[in-house]
Order: sequence, then structure tokens, then C-alpha cells
Amino acid sequence: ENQISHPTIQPSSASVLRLPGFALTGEIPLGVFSNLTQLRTLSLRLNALTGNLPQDLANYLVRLNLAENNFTGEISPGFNNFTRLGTLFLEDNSLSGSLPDLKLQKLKQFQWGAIVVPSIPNGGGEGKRKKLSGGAIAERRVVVSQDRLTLNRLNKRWEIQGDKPIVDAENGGGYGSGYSVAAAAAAAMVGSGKGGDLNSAGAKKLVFFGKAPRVFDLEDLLRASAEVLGKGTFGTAYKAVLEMGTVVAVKRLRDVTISEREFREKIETVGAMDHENLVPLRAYYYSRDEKLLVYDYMSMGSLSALLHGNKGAGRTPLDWKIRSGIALATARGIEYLHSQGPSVSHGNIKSSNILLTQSYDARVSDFGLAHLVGPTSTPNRVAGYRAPEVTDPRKEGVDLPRWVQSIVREEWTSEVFDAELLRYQNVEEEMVQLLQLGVDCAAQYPDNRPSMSDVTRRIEELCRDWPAGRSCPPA
Ligand SMILES: Nc1ncnc2c1ncn2[C@@H]1O[C@H](COP(=O)(O)OP(=O)(O)OP(=O)(O)O)[C@@H](O)[C@H]1O
Repeated sequence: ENQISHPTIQPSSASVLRLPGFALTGEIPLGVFSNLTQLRTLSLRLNALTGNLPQDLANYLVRLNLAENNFTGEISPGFNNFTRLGTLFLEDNSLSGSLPDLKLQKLKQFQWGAIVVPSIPNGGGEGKRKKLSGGAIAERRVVVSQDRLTLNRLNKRWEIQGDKPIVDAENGGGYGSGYSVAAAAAAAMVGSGKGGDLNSAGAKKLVFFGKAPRVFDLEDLLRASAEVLGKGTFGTAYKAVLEMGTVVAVKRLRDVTISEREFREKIETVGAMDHENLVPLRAYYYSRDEKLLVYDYMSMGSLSALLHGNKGAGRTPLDWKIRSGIALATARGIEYLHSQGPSVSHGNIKSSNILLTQSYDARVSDFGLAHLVGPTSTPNRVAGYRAPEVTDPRKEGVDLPRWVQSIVREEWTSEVFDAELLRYQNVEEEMVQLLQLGVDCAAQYPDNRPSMSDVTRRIEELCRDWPAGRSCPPA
């Protein structure tokens, strides 16, 4: 009864056809949309459509969303005809193969089930083809699901393991899991002689912040077993388990171009930040060849991993209460940073820098690091959200705020919101309000953006409207 058939679709001048979540089944019959000559946007997302991808969809489509269906087989060579396509979503199907050598110069957003995107030639013409497979190497990385910040790391090669980019292959390989911080740090320190902190015995030491007891020293850190958590903009992060059982996250910074004096001044400022919604920087180590930052280890990992990590069965999606609580805690952390002075900003806000405790308390991480590596190299290195005036205006690609702004408010529900939340909870109005706040924060001109204290107040008000039994996390 919910199959798409010819009599269903009459000739029409409609430019938009959205049928998300209509429980459509079966294959899309040939030519079924051919009466819709003005069609620009077609969404059949979240149905149970089967068979191969349609070969003959109107070639004047600009947006096509076929995600979350049961399409099988190769990605259709028919896409070659889509000369106007700007947005294509195919995730959560059982497709294989690669996009054909595309004439899709306009394709700005593309997303599909695996994290990996086959090569899309720059400006058309003959592109390198790469077949997708489990641990494939991709020319470009696509950010999954809600973070539709696609194609923003051009010309990078990532080895993919699971859905985590582990190694930037272009930069000459990386360190496998189990690699020890010790080996690298020790190697770097031997004979370096200069820099570093010397204690009275002449040995280099960690510089600690805060009043917490110094339960470990550099020796302990060097002996710790370590595993790679991930590679970020500023270096590689490790989970290090010290012999006495303490677990810390260690970040090895690379490409620090500022002077030692400047580094120490800046890191002192970072270390002085103290707020319950910030991941505390416990200590640092500086030598000519090695810069280590030691943080509390956050056992639940990042918001990014929770949202996009395990898509398999048995996953419990984060509910709205937890998500809005995370938004509030994050806002409080950033509000604190901004309260430290007019020139203090985070510099790299994104979901992998929002870390969670066992009880889903959110803490903002990585603040201040964008200022550590040297002013000239930062603008193009960080991929998190930064206000337009601090990013390179010539940068290509679509960013998340701009993408949201390109979608009219009436369509947020079907296009922007996480269907998982809408399916189980009646929270659409609250989601609209929170998204509107996010859009306000990403306004082009600073004067049009709310202050972070306004932001926290608005999220607190939103939480206050939660139905009985739900309460705002305490300030
Ligand atoms: N203190 C921590 N506790 C637990 N996991 C962490 C901690 N710090 C970082 N991670 C995780 O380690 C991985 C790498 O982090 P890192 O901050 O180096 O890179 P990133 O956040 O992906 O990018 P960027 O460097 O631009 O911030 C991320 O998945 C991050 O969530």
C-alpha cells in the first residue's frame, strides 16, 4: 500500500517532494518521477525502499536524499547525469562501489554509510577511482551524520580503522595502538640537553597546575603503557595508564612554532583555567623536541564518538535530556572561558572536544591550544567551528552553520534534526529553540551574536520547560 507507483505521482510543477518516514517499501519504478519536471529537491529518507538506486531520476535535481533505506548494489552510474546535484545523502543503505567519475562539480555535500568517500575529482574530468572496502584509504574524509561538514579536509589521506581516522598517511605514518608515550618522549629527550624543566638534581620534570596532589612524575609517565586515542589538529592523544593505576590523557603536540617563553606563558594561562565544565590541564612537559600536555582522562569519550561512533544494533541513542544537558554544560564552560578576558576564546569548538564523564557531565577540552602552535599555521589547521572573521574567507567547503542556514526553518524537522530523537520523544519545539540559538551564535557579525551568558540563560530557560520529572542540571 505504501509502494510508489505511477498513478500516485501526477504531473506537477512541484519543486520539492519530501516523503521522509512514509514507510515506503519496494523498488522505485522506472520513470515514476518523470512527470515532475520542476523537481529540485527529492527526499525519500527513512523509508524501506529496496533494489538498486534509481537510474533515471530527474537530472535537474539539486538535492537528493535517499538515506536510511534498504537500497542495495552498486552506486548507480546514472549519477553521471546529475550535473546540478549539490547535495547527496546515501548513508545507511547497503550500497557498494564508488561514485563514478563525476561530472558533479557542484556536489558540495555528500554522505554515505561508511565514513569513507571515494575520490571525487576536483572540477570534473578523470578522477582517481577508489573502491570502498572495510579499512579503505580514502582521498577525503566525510564527517558522519549530524556533523555534515563534508569535504573540509581536502587533499588529506586518512587510514580508516572502524570509523576513526587514525593516521594521516600523508604525514608519514603514525603510531599503532599500544605505542608508548615513553618511547617517543624518552627518545626525544636523550641528549637534547636544552629546554625542559630541571629540578635541583638536573632532571627534567613535569610542570603541574592546581592544588591537586602530584601523584606521578615524568618517570611514571614515561613508563606508562599508552594507547592511541586519536590524532587531532595539534598532535596525537594517548590514554596512559600509570603503574599506580592513575589514568591520564596525554597529548603530544606537533609543530609548535612559538618560542619557549611564549609557550610557557600561554600554557600557564590555559593551566590556570578552573571550571567544572572544562577538562583540567594537570601538567605539561616542554623540551626542544617534545611537548606533552597531561589532562584528566574522560572515560566516556567524546560527544562526537557518542553521536556518531557505534551505529550498530544495541546502541542506546543519547536522549534529548542528556543532549540539552550537554549543551548547557558546554555553554557554561565556554562562558567561563570568555569571562577570563576579551581576548580569551576556545578556538576550536567541535563535538570531539566535548568530553563526558561517567554520568554524562560534559567538559570542554582543548581550549587555548589553537594559540599554542603559532599564529600563522592555525587558520587552516583547525576544523572546529570558529567565527567567520577568524577563518580564511577563501576556504572552500560547506560548514555546519552555513548548511543549517541554507535550510528554511519549516524544513528543519525533516532535514536537520536527528530522526532518532523525534521518533521517541516529543521534543520538536525544544529542538527548534536550541537550533535557533545555535544559528544566532553563528551569526556573521559579532554584534549580532548573543553573549555566552545569554546563551547559558536561554538554554537554562529551555530546560525549565522540560516536562515534570526532568530538571535542569545544577549550575
Ligand atoms: N582527556 C581526554 N579523555 C578522553 N579522551 C580524550 C581526551 N582528550 C582527547 N580525547 C580523545 O582523543 C581523540 C583525539 O583528540 P584530539 O583532541 O587530539 O583531537 P580532536 O579533538 O579529534 O581534534 P583537535 O586536535 O582539532 O581538537 C578524540 O577522539 C578525543 O575525543
